[in-house]
Amino acid sequence: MAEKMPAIMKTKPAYGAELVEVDVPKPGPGEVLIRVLATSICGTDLHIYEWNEWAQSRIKPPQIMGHEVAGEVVEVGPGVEDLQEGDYISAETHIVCGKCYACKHNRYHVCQNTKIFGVDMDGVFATYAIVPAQNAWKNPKDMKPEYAALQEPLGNAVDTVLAGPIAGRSTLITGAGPLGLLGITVAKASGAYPVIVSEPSDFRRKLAKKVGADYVINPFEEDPVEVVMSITDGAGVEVFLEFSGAPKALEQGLKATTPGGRVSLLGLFPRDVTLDFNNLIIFKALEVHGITGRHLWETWYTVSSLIQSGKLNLDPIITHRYKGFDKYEEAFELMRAGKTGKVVFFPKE
Ligand SMILES: NC(=O)C1=CN([C@@H]2O[C@H](COP(=O)(O)OP(=O)(O)OC[C@H]3O[C@@H](n4cnc5c(N)ncnc54)[C@H](O)[C@@H]3O)[C@@H](O)[C@H]2O)C=CC1
Ligand SMILES: CC(=O)[C@H](N)C(=O)O
Ligand SMILES: [Zn+2]
Ligand SMILES: [Zn+2]
Repeated sequence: MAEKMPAIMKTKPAYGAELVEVDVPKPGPGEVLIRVLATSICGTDLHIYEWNEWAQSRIKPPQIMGHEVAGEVVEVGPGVEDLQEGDYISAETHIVCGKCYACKHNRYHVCQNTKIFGVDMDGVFATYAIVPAQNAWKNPKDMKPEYAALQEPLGNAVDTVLAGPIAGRSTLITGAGPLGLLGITVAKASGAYPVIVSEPSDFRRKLAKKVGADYVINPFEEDPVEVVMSITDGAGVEVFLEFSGAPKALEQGLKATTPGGRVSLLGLFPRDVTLDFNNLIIFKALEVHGITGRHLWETWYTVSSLIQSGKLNLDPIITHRYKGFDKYEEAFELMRAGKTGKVVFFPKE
């Protein structure tokens, strides 16, 4: 095995990142070293790249970026019993404490001491990466590495879409970024109909259609509430899934949801949001869910089975595939410009 490897590293507290050569790490107790087969860019990586306020408050450079991954175990650290060389794994990116009040109630997805790879420690945008054994998820050998790497964000989408009944339900999805696109395919695979998507970007509306959306709306040109009402004969949608983080989309989605309907919110808003709670939520008796991370490990079972069912339409969502990390700047800039779905790197030896 090589002693040095390329890695996309946040080297400085400033915009961007650098492609550097670093030592291949050694797995410590309870850890494994993986050879990275595929790794994809998350919106959080973009925030770290851009060095926004959140990143400035949380990230401590120098640090290898990235957290969505599939890889093969090449070395096992002391005390690891359940994994061996050759295992094909993905990784839950939330390292939970197992000891806090939430963990003791099996609510690991809201562990109050969560640490995240590529955020609070070195990540996976490299040829090799360390994964804590407790975070490893074994994949079936025949799962494509790019699909295996997507399981982490798919888990966010699955928890959003499947937070309540979906089969046969009219559904509005706001935001067709990478996560919204994953949400569309999960909703379609789960029998939602019609799936109506509101997204201002032409490129992403086209992708939404390719992935399976039944109707697409440009919210900057037409009123999504009026369009939803006309599609649903004035009833509004049963299910509203918010994937944009846009305050306006939240308000429109709540207006377009039928009284007694279900609302699941994944998008993160850039600021406090002001809403008419009385008329938009309380008097409509809406069921509202906040969604974060993935349920451990129930969500991973669901995601893995959905991929294996062959019912997810993931290929149109993976718009950019790069061999190696050389073109990482192009990848990040395209993603920043909203000209991508999911971007996947396949590291070279
Ligand atoms: N709760 C959680 O655990 C997690 C939340 N997130 C959040 O989920 C959201 C989606 O993630 P990505 O797809 O990566 O983000 P993204 O920023 O690529 O996608 C958001 C999409 O919303 C669209 N949009 C903007 N204004 C809109 C409007 N008024 N109506 C409808 N669509 C609108 C944008 O054009 C864009 O395509 C982000 O807010 C992200 O921070 C991401 C990961 C985990
Ligand atoms: C922080 C992240 O980006 C991560 N995908 C998550 O699910 O929390
Ligand atoms: Zn992420
Ligand atoms: Zn905990």
